[in-house]
Amino acid sequence: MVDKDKIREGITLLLEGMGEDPLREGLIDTPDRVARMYEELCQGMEEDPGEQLSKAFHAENNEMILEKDITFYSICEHHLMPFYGKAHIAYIPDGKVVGISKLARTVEVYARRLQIQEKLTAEIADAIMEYVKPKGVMVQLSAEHMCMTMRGVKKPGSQTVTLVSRGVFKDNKELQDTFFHLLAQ
Ligand SMILES: Nc1nc2c(ncn2[C@@H]2O[C@H](COP(=O)(O)OP(=O)(O)OP(=O)(O)O)[C@@H](O)[C@H]2O)c(=O)[nH]1
Ligand SMILES: [Zn+2]
Repeated sequence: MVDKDKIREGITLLLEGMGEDPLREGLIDTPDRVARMYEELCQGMEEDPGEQLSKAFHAENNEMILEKDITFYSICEHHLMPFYGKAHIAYIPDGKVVGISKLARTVEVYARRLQIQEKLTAEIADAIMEYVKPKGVMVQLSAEHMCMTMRGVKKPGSQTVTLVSRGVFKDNKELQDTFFHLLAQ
């Protein structure tokens, strides 16, 4: 649970640390705005992926399903700067499927908190395995990290790509190739 009072205090200190006057007109409401912002950006911590993903329904079709180009925004836990990009999720059902929006909702649950990209990728895949129980799942994330573009090494346009495969995807090159082929279309 986000403690907005603590965030407000922290942001006031941060502004002072930056040599600013937190009481000047433009900044007077900033601690409160930032507290509300972090509450929104960390909303995923309050949410249960099982609530979304347990609404699975029976399906005869056990072929691969791919939901691609799911835009996400997350916050890097090292610098508290955004990283954002696209998530692509494929799974092979085992008698049941979920509404396609639930895949994007699962991305939101795990992106809306302090993260690193590798953990975000694995958490999405593991939640789908746990709640939908498909034969396999594959998740790829491509993202730009503002801590690498706006500061530090300053490499705008660089993309970090992470990939997690579970179940039948794990050691089946043909299935993995189908995933990459569909992504390229
Ligand atoms: N593996 C991984 N690293 C990340 C992610 N987001 C940020 N980082 C990296 O976290 C590292 C933190 O490195 P530190 O040396 O502790 O911090 P720093 O001195 O600010 O590092 P620089 O960014 O190189 O200036 C940096 O290399 C970041 O690029 C992520 O999602 N996954
Ligand atoms: Zn970072």
